[in-house]
Amino acid sequence: MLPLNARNLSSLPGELPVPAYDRGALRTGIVHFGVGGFHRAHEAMYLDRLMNDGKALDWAICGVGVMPADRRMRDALDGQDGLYTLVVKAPDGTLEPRVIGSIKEYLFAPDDPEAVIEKMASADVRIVSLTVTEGGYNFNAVTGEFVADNPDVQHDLQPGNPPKTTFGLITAALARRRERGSAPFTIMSCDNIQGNGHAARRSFVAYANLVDPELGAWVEEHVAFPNSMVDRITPVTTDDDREEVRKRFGVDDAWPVVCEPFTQWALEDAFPLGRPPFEDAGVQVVADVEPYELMKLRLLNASHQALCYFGYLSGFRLVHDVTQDSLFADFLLAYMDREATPTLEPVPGIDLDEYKHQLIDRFSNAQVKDTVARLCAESSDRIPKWLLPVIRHNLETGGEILRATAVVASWARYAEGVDEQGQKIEVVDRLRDTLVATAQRQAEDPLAFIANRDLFGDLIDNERFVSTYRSVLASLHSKGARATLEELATAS
Ligand SMILES: NC(=O)c1ccc[n+]([C@@H]2O[C@H](COP(=O)([O-])OP(=O)(O)OC[C@H]3O[C@@H](n4cnc5c(N)ncnc54)[C@H](O)[C@@H]3O)[C@@H](O)[C@H]2O)c1
Ligand SMILES: O=P(O)(O)OC[C@@H](O)[C@@H](O)[C@H](O)[C@H](O)CO
Repeated sequence: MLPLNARNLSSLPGELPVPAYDRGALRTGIVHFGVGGFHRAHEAMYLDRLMNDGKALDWAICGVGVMPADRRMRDALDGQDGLYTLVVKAPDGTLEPRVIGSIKEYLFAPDDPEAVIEKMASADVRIVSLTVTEGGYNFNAVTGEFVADNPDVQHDLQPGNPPKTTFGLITAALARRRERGSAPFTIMSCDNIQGNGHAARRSFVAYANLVDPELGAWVEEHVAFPNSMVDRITPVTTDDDREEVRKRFGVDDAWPVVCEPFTQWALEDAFPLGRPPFEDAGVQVVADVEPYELMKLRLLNASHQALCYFGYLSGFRLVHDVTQDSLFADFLLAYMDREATPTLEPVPGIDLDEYKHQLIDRFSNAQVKDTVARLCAESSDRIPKWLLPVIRHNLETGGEILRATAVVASWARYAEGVDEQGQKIEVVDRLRDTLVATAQRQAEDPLAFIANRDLFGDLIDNERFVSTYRSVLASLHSKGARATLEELATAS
């Protein structure tokens, strides 16, 4: 068994392609925060593609982790000289593996924040990219306002404290570049947030204003925040994935990544200091990303939420098992056709009908083994951003809201923390305690869960929404998830 590292690259089996470029000659041009599964299946993969064509050799990645749990990623990547195996899994069982080499270095911020700041202040770095999850932007889901009283933000704002948040670290580097008279890097969000560039701009400008209003004005005026739509289903790596890489390729990889064959990236071209020639690797560089974003968030991501709570409560644990059941696939298609699609603009070059059926096929890929639990996690960061805008739009236009509202009710039922067999549900959410406590009160007060205005805004004041919500929640309690879906299937 060969440990994966730079020394062993030339000894790996031929069926496992390795970087064809000289990694020693790469220069770091991108600092990336949030090196998880997705970044390694997506941006790092696109750069590796370019590098294999002899391009983007001065755009290697320096990964950064800010969360305590990222120590594991630092150890894994350091032990492997930044290399890892990406295994693309087609529904027919075909595997396409590749060792990715575009991550040149990794810094664990809690150990040495100064090294992270200085790396970003260096002239070679022209892009700082982010996959720090929806919650990582620290704004109120309803008002969009930056949450200044977040204790970590407050820590970073105290003069003299070494920064520990993405905001503190990146803003310190921007301030340093400004002092040195060098132009700022571009901040490229790759998270699933509508207008992710706009959202990043709002949060970073708000934070910089709290540090120093002049710095805030400079960030607002000079830093570019391109919007993007990113897509590739990437589940959490399991021990079985590690074992498969060992068995199939004879390689010991501490943290491989598994993903589906589909990949898409629509990116706004706003990079004052330049960018890699992403279009040569299949990225769609477009003038307006919004139609792509709305399509993806309201069809794909909101459908993920539409299947996960109903799916979990019906006893499923793997995503493909849910969507291979026609009751669920039909529910998703009905939500997409009748509620989400009417809120979308036409998307250049995309046939929406084909896109929606392709989504069901992608969800049904049994090789990827995406888990329902991954989709149920951190719902309070997802439902308000992906699903509630569909409900609000349809309430305003007189459109249908039954299925999207049923998804909210299914979340409320799931958040009670006990399933239909009386077994405990492990609710994973930064607002877990509040969510579970309010959900557990809904037997006496059916509106308790949606009374949280930080998540649901004024939806509780809307009669049509409330009466629909009440009746689906009552059905979930009296008949269960599957029977409720069966009833929804016959709704006209
Ligand atoms: N997994 C997918 O299928 C997928 C597809 C498209 C987009 N994305 C986007 O990528 C994000 C990450 O997904 P992933 O699958 O890589 O998850 P992951 O759990 O593997 O990695 C998440 C990374 O973000 C970091 N992070 C979390 N909260 C943070 C915070 N507050 N500040 C700074 N860093 C923080 C974590 O420490 C970790 O390094 C998603 O939330 C989504 O926005 C994921
Ligand atoms: O990763 P999140 O938290 O943005 O959302 C969960 C999933 O919906 C998401 O990861 C999808 O798999 C992904 O967006 C597909 O491109």
